[in-house]
Amino acid sequence: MSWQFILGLILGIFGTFIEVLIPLIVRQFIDGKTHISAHINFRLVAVIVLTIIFSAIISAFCQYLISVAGNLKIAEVRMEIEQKLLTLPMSFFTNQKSGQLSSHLINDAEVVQDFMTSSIPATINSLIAVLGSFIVLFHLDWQLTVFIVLSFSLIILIAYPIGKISEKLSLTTQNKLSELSGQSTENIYNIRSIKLNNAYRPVLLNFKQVVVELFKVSNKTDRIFSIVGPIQTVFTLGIILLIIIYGSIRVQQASLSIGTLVSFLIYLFQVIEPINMLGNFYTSYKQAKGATLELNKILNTPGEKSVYQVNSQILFAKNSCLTLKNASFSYQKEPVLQNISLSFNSGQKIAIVGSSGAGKTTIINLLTRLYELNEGQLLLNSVSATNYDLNTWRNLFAVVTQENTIISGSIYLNLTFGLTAIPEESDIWVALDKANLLEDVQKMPNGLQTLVGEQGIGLSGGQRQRLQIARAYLRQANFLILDEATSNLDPNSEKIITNTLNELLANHQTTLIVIAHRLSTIVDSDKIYFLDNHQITGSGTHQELMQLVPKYKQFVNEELLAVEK
Ligand SMILES: Nc1ncnc2c1ncn2[C@@H]1O[C@H](COP(=O)(O)OP(=O)(O)OP(=O)(O)O)[C@@H](O)[C@H]1O
Repeated sequence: MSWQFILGLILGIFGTFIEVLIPLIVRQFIDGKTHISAHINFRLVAVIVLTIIFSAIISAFCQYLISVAGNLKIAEVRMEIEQKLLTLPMSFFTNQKSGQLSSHLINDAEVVQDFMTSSIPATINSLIAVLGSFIVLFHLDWQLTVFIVLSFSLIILIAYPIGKISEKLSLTTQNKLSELSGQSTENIYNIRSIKLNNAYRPVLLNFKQVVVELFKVSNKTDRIFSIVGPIQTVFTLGIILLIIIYGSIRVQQASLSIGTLVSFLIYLFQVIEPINMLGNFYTSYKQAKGATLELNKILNTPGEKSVYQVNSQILFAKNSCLTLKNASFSYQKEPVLQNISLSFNSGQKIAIVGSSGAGKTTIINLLTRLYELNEGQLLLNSVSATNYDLNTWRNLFAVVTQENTIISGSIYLNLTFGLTAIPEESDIWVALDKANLLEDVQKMPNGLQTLVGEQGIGLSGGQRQRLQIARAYLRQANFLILDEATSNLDPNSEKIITNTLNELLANHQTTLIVIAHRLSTIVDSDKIYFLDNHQITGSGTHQELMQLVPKYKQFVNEELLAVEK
């Protein structure tokens, strides 16, 4: 609990205490005038007015402080969710739409914010006001007070079922909202494909379906709340009428003074709003609970297993060896890799080949610990990878994938993405040169600060690949992984990048792990692993495999050479 919340609460109690005093002063004003003198007591009027102003100022401060506390809390919650999202395992994201996730982050959190900054402070203040008022009322006339308490308890009869319905509706609303946001994000992301495939109509129809569902849920919610409001008002007015009748009878019987009846009615008007607030709290609570169900699911999903034993330093020697030993893995039920063993010695170029869907990228996912092995071991110099924390482990690798990993922002931002030590500008230009991107960037209007658009939309396919290669070069990692990373390159760029990679290998700076569908890219590898039917069915140089593994020979002739042609 923050200091703003505690101070707000104290001020709230104090303000309510003053508010509770007002009807008592009014009572003294009326009864005093009736019995003692016919003159208006202006001093008492001044006290009443000042007390009202003072209590309003305190209530404003209290409201502000509690809202600040709520805002702080919600900022914390938003950070907590984002942090959680970024550390969730890759498997979590397979079945999620990014837009849906961000909708939960924004819309669900907004419901919580509303609950914390409006419902909770209002309820606390209401509780204090109602309790304080009833203590005084009880002191003034206990029979009338018991009558009021019993009447208002009936509000629970309305609040309980409404709360239950609200929880369900709120959950549905948030889910529909996230679906809408998911579809909208996906449509923007796929705009090029939608246009090229003329898929405008079916995409719009899908979107309309969710819009209509959301419209129906919103209407249902509004229908319920538009009925509840008037019922509450009629109910409250009925109670006030009964109290006035009962009070008037008591005044006629001289068992109640007019001043006491007036102060009773003032108290009543003062507590009607808070009592309704207390009734609504249950509804708001249920709403917030429904809205945050998905958010809680995210927060309760276990994050990546970061570390088993703290060992944050990896001492990487020149003759290091990265090994996958008897490894098996499946994303779902179907096995993708079965009992495979591979080793990657430093300073070597090692290729992984196999037909499409054979599991080559999956091996990269396992080496970089994006996914954990189902069986077997991942070792660096015979020490299990799980002995190192994830950040340290992933710093071993620079990966250029077949996917587009360009982020919106400048060329500079893309090149330094994730680097802890910001490189010298001269190093950045060297990296661009090594990736054959130097001239392209020099020609750009703002050089390194040129904005590339979302996913590098302002760059050509080859430029995007070269930018990713330059980024990987700057990381100076021990393992450089190129997963179909040169497929979009023109022969000149490929030649320059091949020279760069050979330089790195000659200096023993880097181990190169290559996945490619072009024979020329892998033919000079120190070792090639041939992946077939979930297993490694051959390993060695290209010549060795051509002689010893007939299926590899067939694969080279039918697939690799075909791509080359
Ligand atoms: N995130 C995932 N969830 C479920 N299944 C997956 C996932 N990623 C890949 N797969 C499946 O795992 C198998 C191996 O995929 P992988 O991407 O490793 O193949 P690949 O050899 O790299 O193929 P390509 O040469 O076409 O890139 C495929 O059958 C694929 O459908």
